[in-house]
Amino acid sequence: MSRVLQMVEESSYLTIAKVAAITLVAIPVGLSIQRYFWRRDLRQKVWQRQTECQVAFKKLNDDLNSLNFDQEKLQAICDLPTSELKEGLQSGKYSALEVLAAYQTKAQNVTKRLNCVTEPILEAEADAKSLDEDTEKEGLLHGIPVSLKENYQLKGYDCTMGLVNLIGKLWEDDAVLIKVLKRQGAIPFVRTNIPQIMMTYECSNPIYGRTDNPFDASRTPGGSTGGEAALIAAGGSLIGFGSDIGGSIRVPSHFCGCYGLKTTLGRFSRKGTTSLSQGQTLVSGTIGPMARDLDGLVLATKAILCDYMYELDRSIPPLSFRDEIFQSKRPLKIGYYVNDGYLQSVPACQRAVMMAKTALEAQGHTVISFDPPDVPWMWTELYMKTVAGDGCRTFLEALQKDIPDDCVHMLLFSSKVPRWLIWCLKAIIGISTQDPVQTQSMTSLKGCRSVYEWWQQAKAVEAYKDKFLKKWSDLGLDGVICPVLACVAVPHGSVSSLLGAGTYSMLYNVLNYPAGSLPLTKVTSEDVQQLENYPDRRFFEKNIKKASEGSIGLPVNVQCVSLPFQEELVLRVMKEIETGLKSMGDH
Ligand SMILES: CCCCCCCC/C=C\CCCCCCCC(=O)NCC(=O)O
Repeated sequence: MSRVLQMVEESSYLTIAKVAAITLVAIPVGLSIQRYFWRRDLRQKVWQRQTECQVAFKKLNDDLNSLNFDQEKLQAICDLPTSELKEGLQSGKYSALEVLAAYQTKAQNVTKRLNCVTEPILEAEADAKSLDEDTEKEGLLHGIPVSLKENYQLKGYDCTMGLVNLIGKLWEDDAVLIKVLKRQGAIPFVRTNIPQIMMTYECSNPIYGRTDNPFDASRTPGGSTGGEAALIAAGGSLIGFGSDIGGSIRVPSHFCGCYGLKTTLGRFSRKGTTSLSQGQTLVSGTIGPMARDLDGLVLATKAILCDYMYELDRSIPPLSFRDEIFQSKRPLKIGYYVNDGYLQSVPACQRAVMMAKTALEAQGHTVISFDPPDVPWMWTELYMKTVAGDGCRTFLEALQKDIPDDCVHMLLFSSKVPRWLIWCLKAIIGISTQDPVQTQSMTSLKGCRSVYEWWQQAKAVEAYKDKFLKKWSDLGLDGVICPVLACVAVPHGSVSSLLGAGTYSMLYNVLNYPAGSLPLTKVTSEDVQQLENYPDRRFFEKNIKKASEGSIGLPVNVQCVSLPFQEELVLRVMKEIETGLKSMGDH
């Protein structure tokens, strides 16, 4: 009897063991199969999207061939500065259709080299034809083709922000800004590439791939409005639009040598632009124009600030473009700095600021030294902790069932590390990076833990704004000039090890000040030689120094800043610098 019982007991142990073993194998196998299928679905979605884009490009090409325009004339149109093209369109010297064909052809050629356009907007041809029938030609942008960052909602198109799951979610209406552009006679003609989730200075995603810098294909054009900057700088567009929550208009403009303007939150309507940060209202993303020349940047700003925008979005204060500020001859007092107290900018960026200073002085303005307060603290405790306020949950959720791009891997990893582990890692990493600010930024990625903490965060941001404004006002400043970033365009894949270089831009997102990015010079061999004296003790410094090797010939911009809602003053400072340089024979 006991033998029988023993056998039953043994067999039930065996059964349990078998079930346990099968479960242990089945669960991971099941999960792997599930994972295999959803990844296969995602890849299929990507493949379908890429095929659709190829078909659209092919259709565009066929349409262009059938129009049979003279190629030399088209190239000559693309070489015109904004003011001449505008005049030519207004006087009827050029038709909207031939200007469109010129830019469609050019953009197609540019994107073959740089992969900066995600897809053409095929409705553009009909828009151009109807503009050519219009005898009034009243719009400020009559017949000018404009390019749009992929996150601008356009009727019948999706905004993926590089997320495969958002492919095919088509918008039923245009963004307010697009409606205004069309009312002003502009023709949206291409959409441009972005980095996945738009939270880095790289420009790549698993749907549309990676965009290269027009000056050096081994480098990034910057992000997140990288496709725009590359296209404009390579001559494929005259005016475009981007968005900026940490430098995404100014940094790509600087990396590619074009013009950009981050506006004050509330100056342009953001209705109809897509972003994962919309629920985060402390350091808000804003939008703005980018252009090949300063006239284009001014024209685009004027065109948007019109009654029609205020009609479409009643939440925007009706503050039209104030020409009296832009054209004023009043002497200005401008502050400048080349070192923000965290990371010194590289010699080329310093030289550009000093060139701007000399140019302003030549124009009769006063330029004095200005030290922005507490920048390292502002970066980790205000900027990072706010933009990652929910502990990156929104970003992580969006990426969770998607294909993460290489450009988000580092941020993805850092934001997944639990808080307790960060404390341990901080000690180890702190020793190796020699930079407590950098290690603190990892904690900041954990965001705020409670509504109480979020309220404290809001208070801290307001207090910092007051402190900064007091310093500015005590000096009686009209504006500030400084680097856009601590370095120039960096190699692909290196951004996450250089993030601290972004404090120069991120500061003005925390403050919500309008800021322009003005191309001034190119890196010289002397600039590179002087890198010998650039510090290299800390992790970011080492990486900035390394990324700056071989940077001769890359563009260098200067950042021009003014107080909230003073976009006209920012543009005036940019104009004064350009005029000053021209008068000195330097531009
Ligand atoms: C992958 C999940 C982690 C996401 C981490 C989010 C928080 C990152 C904190 C700092 C990095 C900031 C880099 C800023 C780059 C410029 C972003 C920008 O201006 N985007 C424009 C826009 O969103 O419209």
